[in-house]
Amino acid sequence: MSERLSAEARRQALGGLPGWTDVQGRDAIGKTFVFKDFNEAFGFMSRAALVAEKMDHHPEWRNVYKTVEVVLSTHDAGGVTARDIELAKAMNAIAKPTA
Ligand SMILES: C[C@H](O)[C@H](O)[C@H]1CNC2=NC(N)=NC(=O)C2=N1
Repeated sequence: MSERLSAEARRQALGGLPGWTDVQGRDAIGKTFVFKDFNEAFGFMSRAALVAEKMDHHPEWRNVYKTVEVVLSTHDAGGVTARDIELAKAMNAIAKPTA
């Protein structure tokens, strides 16, 4: 099982993760993704869901039209671990337009 990242490891990891920040009031990281429309937003969620299921590591998220708010935390560890960083990286890659 993953262990919570040290403050320094976490700061370093967030430095390489555009858009991700500490969530206020709890041990978690978050990002708000804004897409062109609902189709793009839900496409992102579908692809991210497949990655999450494969990792057995699942996001807390909320979708309103073209916006997807994501919060990542490792519940089993009570905080942010390498698994959250890994999923955050995958989400950034999925959200990035390839064209
Ligand atoms: C039993 C199962 O492996 C665990 O409950 C997994 C599933 N997905 C999970 N997702 C997240 N974000 N944190 C967890 O601790 C977690 N635990």
